[in-house]
Amino acid sequence: MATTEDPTNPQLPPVQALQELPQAQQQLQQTHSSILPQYPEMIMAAIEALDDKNGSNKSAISKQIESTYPDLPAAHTTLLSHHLNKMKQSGQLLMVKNNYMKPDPNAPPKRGRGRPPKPKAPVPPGTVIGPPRPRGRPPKPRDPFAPVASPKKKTTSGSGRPRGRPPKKSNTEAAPTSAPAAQAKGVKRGRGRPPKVKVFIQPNYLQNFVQSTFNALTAEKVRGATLVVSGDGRYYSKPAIQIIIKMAAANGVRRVWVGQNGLLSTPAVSAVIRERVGIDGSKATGAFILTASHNPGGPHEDFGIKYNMENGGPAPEGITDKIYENTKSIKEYLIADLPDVDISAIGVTNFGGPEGQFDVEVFDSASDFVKLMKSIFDFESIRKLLSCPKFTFCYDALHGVAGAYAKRIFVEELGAQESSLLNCVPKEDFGGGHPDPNLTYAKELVARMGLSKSSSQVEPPEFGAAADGDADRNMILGKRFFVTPSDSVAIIAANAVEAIPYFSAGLKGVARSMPTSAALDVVAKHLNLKFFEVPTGWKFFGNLMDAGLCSICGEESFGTGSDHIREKDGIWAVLAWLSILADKNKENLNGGKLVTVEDIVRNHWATYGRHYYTRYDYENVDASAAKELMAHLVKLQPSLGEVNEIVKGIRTDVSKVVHADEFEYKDPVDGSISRHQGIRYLFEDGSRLVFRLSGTGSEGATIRLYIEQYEKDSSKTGRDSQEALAPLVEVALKLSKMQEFTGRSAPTVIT
Ligand SMILES: O=P(O)(O)OC[C@H]1O[C@H](O)[C@H](O)[C@@H](O)[C@@H]1O
Repeated sequence: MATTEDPTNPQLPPVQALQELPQAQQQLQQTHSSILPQYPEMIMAAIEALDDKNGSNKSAISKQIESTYPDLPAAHTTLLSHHLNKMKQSGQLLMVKNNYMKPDPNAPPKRGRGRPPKPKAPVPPGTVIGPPRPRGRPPKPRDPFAPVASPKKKTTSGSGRPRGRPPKKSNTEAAPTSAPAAQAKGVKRGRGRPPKVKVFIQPNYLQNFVQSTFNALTAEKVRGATLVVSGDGRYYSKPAIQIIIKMAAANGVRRVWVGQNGLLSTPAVSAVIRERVGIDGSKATGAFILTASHNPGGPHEDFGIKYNMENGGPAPEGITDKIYENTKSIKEYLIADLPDVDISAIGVTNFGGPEGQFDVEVFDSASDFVKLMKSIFDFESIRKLLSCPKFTFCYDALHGVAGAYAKRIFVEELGAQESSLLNCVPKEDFGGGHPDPNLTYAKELVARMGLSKSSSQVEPPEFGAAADGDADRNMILGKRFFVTPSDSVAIIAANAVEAIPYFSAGLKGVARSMPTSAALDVVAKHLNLKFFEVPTGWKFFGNLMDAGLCSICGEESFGTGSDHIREKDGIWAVLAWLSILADKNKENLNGGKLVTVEDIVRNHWATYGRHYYTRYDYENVDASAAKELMAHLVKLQPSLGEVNEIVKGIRTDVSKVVHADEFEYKDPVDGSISRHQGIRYLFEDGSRLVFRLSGTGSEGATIRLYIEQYEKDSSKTGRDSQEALAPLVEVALKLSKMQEFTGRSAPTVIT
């Protein structure tokens, strides 16, 4: 299957309108420079208005400015401190006992030349003071795209992981500087294939998005906050992390947490936000995740950035809308002139600045996630399964970030052989491959599992799985057997209470995206569980989970997860399957035949019936042709009589269409309504045809056609799915006039 995208990637404004950094940006200006006076002017006016003969302290000046100008930038306090400092240094202001005042014009001239000596400012307890700022012209902002120094290896204790509190690194002063991000015309926000690296590295492109994000957040989510910055390790992540760190410092963030080498999977970021407590008791309020999901990486490939909120899930539409609006009008961003941080070594780097401390903590990328997984699954029973010689296992990380977790979890914690790991060294270009876990791109695994023509004679492993670049997707395989993602989530839900300790008290509810097959619905009905059908996109599950309505959810697009975090979780899905296998095999690990992946799936079909399922993708179709096809299908919908006449004219052996609509979703938690989420034709026997335009296709439009047929008779659940679905496929193609509209006689990809 050839999908493209990362839908959670906000698209950024075109860069041609953005300016280069000026050579020496000396004056810090506020974002709303066109509306507000300059800071020095506002400060002088505030001191005058306060009119205190002993001068006024920073907080009084700040309040005075806030009461005069309601529309101050989010970085107001940083900007104020910076300018007060500068004005003090230049002699424009005097500081006496923490109070700022104008110098007395009648005071006798100072002896000697140059600027007056600095009065000593009291330092708050615990502040780490950096080296004195050098005299003269302030330093030039660094080249934001300068290559990062090659990482120095740090010696660690024998275990490979350093113990105890991470060491402190050097102290350096953090002085915010700013640079203009000239008027930029925004482009369509939202889902879509992320831009190429070459777009991202254009001057100010990344900075525009990052500052627009800071400006879209409420002040308490930025000022004094802890933020996570990391990603799937793709090309350009390292320079991007350095830029974001410096911008975070200038925007008043208190500390930044970075996974070692900048690596954190998307699910691990979610776990870190929700679970990690810093050495000083701090919790993160959000994260910049650098990834383009399952799209290729490298200098000529894709890059992406997304923001997650303090619940660990993707930013909601309200925030992404604001970010988008900001990217259109942003004129300036804040960046501190700090040295690069060595993100290869675990430890804390302290920077003292005008605002106090700013820290960057580099931490082990896997430990928080491993801890969370151990609290969910019974590692001991999985360990027994993996150490049973009859049970063979293979995991393919496709050179994505999952490799960093696979080694720790499957090998170190669960005792799998090192040789069971394929492509588990994260690479900036994913080894030149397409890190998308499906039958098309996970070639090596598919061959090893005996599912391709190039499979060798060697007996395939019992269980195989793969992940995408940022490790939130998964593909589950048995020996010569493919588990559809729709079946996978249904099977996990059906077995969770018995096999996974986290769910032992029962499931709160289950949910799937609309085009995902109804296999999960049948399980929900059987087990009397709350059930939700949401539009495509993981964010729709987040609300349900936050409200305690849903425990397990999944999508046909290789995403499965639970309420342990607010992202889909590729490694979690594998551990869920291993738990089910361990549970089903607990009596026969020492003798007898193993219950296989295929057995589990076939037994499931025998109990609940089978949803034959396939997806046809028509990629890079002319966008207007795709729209016309969709409009044609919508136009047909009101007259079911006419639809059924057409259907019967095509095939007499399919059942009757009983309902046709465009899927619309009312979020039961916040009441928001999402319309036009796909065209559905529902048949009397439970079959479905769904037509959707991909929100993530690369060029032109991608039409996705989902075809599903329910078979309850257990004697008929073993057929080949393409063969079983052939009549419905014919109806779908002719009813939609696929060839007429698109000129295509066959889909690009069949899953
Ligand atoms: O079908 P598309 O619009 O291309 O998107 C399919 C998928 O894209 C991403 O992986 C999202 O995280 C999923 O939630 C979504 O199901």
